[in-house]
Parts: sequence; structure tokens; C-alpha cells
Amino acid sequence: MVDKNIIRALMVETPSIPGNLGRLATAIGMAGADIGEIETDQVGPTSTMRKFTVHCEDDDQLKDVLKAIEELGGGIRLHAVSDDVLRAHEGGKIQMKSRLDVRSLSDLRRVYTPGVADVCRLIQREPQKAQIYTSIGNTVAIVTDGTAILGLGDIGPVPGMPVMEGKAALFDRFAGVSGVPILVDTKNPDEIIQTVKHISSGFGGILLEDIGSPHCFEVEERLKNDLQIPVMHDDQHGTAVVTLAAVISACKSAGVDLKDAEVGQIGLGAAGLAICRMFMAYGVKEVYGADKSDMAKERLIGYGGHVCDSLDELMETCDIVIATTGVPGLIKPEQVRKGQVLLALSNPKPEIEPEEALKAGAAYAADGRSVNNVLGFPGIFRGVLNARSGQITHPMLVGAAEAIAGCTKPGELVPHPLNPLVHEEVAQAVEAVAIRS
Ligand SMILES: NC(=O)c1ccc[n+]([C@@H]2O[C@H](COP(=O)([O-])OP(=O)(O)OC[C@H]3O[C@@H](n4cnc5c(N)ncnc54)[C@H](O)[C@@H]3O)[C@@H](O)[C@H]2O)c1
Ligand SMILES: O=C(O)C[C@H](O)C(=O)O
Ligand SMILES: [Mg+2]
Repeated sequence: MVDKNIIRALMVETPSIPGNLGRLATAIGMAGADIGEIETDQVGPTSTMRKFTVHCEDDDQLKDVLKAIEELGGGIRLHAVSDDVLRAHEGGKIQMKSRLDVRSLSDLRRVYTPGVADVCRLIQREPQKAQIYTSIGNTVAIVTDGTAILGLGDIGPVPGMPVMEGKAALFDRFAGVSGVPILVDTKNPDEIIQTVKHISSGFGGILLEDIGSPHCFEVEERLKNDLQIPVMHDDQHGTAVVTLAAVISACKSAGVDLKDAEVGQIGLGAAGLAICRMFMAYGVKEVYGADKSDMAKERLIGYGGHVCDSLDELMETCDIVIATTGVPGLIKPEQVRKGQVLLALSNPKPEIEPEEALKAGAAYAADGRSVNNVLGFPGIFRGVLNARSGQITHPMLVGAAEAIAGCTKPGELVPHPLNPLVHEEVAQAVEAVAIRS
């Protein structure tokens, strides 16, 4: 299925005559849309009401779908069109809930005052007891300044909140970690750092998310140095871990030694530079990069990478190409080399659709929906929090990448994020490295 960004739920009534459902599905498909789920809502004596989830490329395609259904006739009627994604966001996606029931007066005294005062005094005397008697050790701040929200760019922290809530939902679902979005209303690195430092005592870790480059590098570096709790910029290291895992799997399937491969990175921002650094630290000898910004290229040279002057040059030179530019359709099919591994990771739209890249001769291709840092960050934080480690180190990240690659089925690049084993394996690998060091 090609990436389609418009998702709508259509309520359609069809008379109970064999073949009607097929006619309807054909009409939707012929108008170019994909059908997701079909749910039966009501079965009446003469007709059935069903909800079709359809995925369209754009508004025009959606209009074509609606017109095609309306033109079917024979009693088939479109009753309603609703935006399911928007509806799912009504009221937000997360909430803070009490783990204890407060029903009786004695519950109240135990959970709150006067009982709670003794716990406060205990923590005052022995601060490390906060790890046992509060939620701090299981809570991670998800901090953004809104400057690089997905590939949408500098849209601000409040418009970025749905992404942060999404990350919190994934933390909860995959690792039992409480993620708390923190929206910082400044782009000034000093102010971001001060804000995070001032709130850090309430958290077991800090996940920096969608903070743009180059200020993300300074923000992460200084917070890592100054705080005693783990700090990780997801777009840098979470992405680098998952990318390394995907490339390890591709090389294993192709029988190629990754360390001898020529790896090319298009876009040397937060994600791209970290991917280059990860590959170099893993032992890949030749890492090439391209970016429209000279500063970004200089940064790669500073870390020992090679710069390509054009996209064409990089595509010609490299066996493995990764793109994180935020520019949909940047890579043209005619630039794809036969047998290449191509990971176009920009969300919400990739630099080249995997289907297009495979058609143009790529041996393996994937986009940012499958090769996504959701496979890394929940387990990485579960592992460091379990180990009560104060930092996330390079060996822990390599351990995480190898754990993801170890869960990947032959012929695939990464495992499915809904496979709970992946997150457990990542957590265990990270915890094991943390405890050893
Ligand atoms: N799949 C994942 O897990 C994942 C994780 C992180 C980021 N991403 C995606 O990667 C993209 C970039 O994110 P980021 O946080 O690194 O942003 P960023 O702004 O830090 O970096 C983007 C870089 O791309 C460069 N660039 C832009 N247009 C270019 C062009 N035409 N040619 C060459 N270089 C160009 C910019 O100069 C910049 O250095 C986003 O779309 C984001 O969604 C995906
Ligand atoms: O949030 C995602 O889907 C991945 C990543 O963090 C991104 O910024 O695109
Ligand atoms: Mg991100």
C-alpha cells in the first residue's frame, strides 16, 4: 500500500443483495483509494450498514471515492463521512491516573494527608528512597521546543503536542513507562537547558523529541553532562539504533559485511548526523553524507565522514543509502542503483516510496513508518530505568540495535513494533550492558 495520508470512515448502507459489498469495494478501489478495516455496524431486515475505513492520497481522490459510491445506485447509500484520526485525538490521547483507589476515609489518610507526610520525611532523610516511594523512577519527560516536528518543521510546541502524546502512548503501551510531554516555549538552547534542569528532579529520564538541528546537539550534550539521569534525543539516537538494526538485517540477508559497505546519508540534521556517527562507531569504514547546508557537511567531516557534493554523486557511490531530509519525493527512481539498500525515513512522507525504489531496482527499501524509532526508545528507557543507570551509552545503543536485528524475521528489515518481544529484548539488552558497565 502506497503511503496515503487522508484517512476517513465512510458509513455506507447496502441492500442485502449478494454482490453489493463487492460492487462497493470495487468502486472505492477503482477510484484509487485503499480500504483498511470494514466493520458491520447494523444488520437490518433489508439492508446492512457498514463502516469502511479508506485511505486516500489527497482531497481530490477522496472526492472521487465519494462520487463513485454515490453513482453506484441500486439502493447503495453513503450516510456519513468522518475523520477518524481527528476523532481519535478528541480530548487528547493520554491522561494521568491514580494507581490507588481512594474510596474510604482510611484510603484518603493513607494516600494523602496525614499519612503522606511520613513518606515525605523519609525521602527528605534518604533521598534515594524516592526511587521506591514515588513514580519518579518510572517517569520520563518528553521534551520538545517544537522546532522539528516530524518532517513538518518548526511548527511550534503546541502544534507538536499530538506527536508528544503519541510518544507517551507508545512508552506506556510498549514499556510501561510514564511519559509526560513537556512543551518548552523557547528556541534558545540556554533557556531549554535551564528549563529541563529545573524540572529534572521529577523524572527518571529525559527524552528530547523533535528539537531541530543544530541547537539539538548542544542541548543534548550539555544536559547529558549536567544531569545525573539518562538523557537521549530520540531523533538522533533512537533513529540511529533502528537504522543500524535495519541495515544489519539487510546485510545479513544479502551476505554482505556491513563494515566494508559504502554507506550514504542524505540529510545531516539531528537524525542524519547521529546515523553517520553510529555507523562509523560500529566500524563502517566509508560513510558519505550530503546536505544542502554547508555547516551540516562540516559537522560530518569533523566526525570523520566524507561529503558528497550532490545527491547524484551519493546515490552513485553508495551501496546503502539512508535519507532523513523531511523532503518528500527527493530521490527520483532514475537515481536508484540496482541492488541498493534504500531507507527513506522522513515522516510523514518519505524521500521515495519503498514500492517505487524496489521497482527501480533497489534490493531492499523501507520508509519511516516501518524503520521508526518506536522500535527503540521504549525499550531503551525501560532498560536504563530498570538498571537505574544515570546515562545511555554507545554500547547500550549498539546492544539495542542488535536486539532489534535479532528479533527480525528473515527477509524483513525490522520487526513489527506491535511484537512485544522486541521491546522486551531491547530493554534486556540495554539493562545487561548498563549493569556490566
Ligand atoms: N523514521 C524515524 O524514526 C525518524 C526519526 C527521526 C527523524 N525522522 C525524520 O527525518 C526527517 C528529519 O528529521 P531531523 O530531526 O533530522 O530534522 P533536521 O531538521 O534536524 O534535519 C534535516 C536535515 O536535512 C537537510 N535537508 C533538507 N532538505 C534537503 C535537501 N533537499 N537536500 C539535502 N539535505 C536537505 C537539512 O539541511 C537538515 O540538515 C523528518 O522528516 C523526520 O520525520 C524519522
Ligand atoms: O515520530 C516518529 O514517527 C519518528 C520520529 O521521531 C520523527 O520525528 O519522525
Ligand atoms: Mg521525532
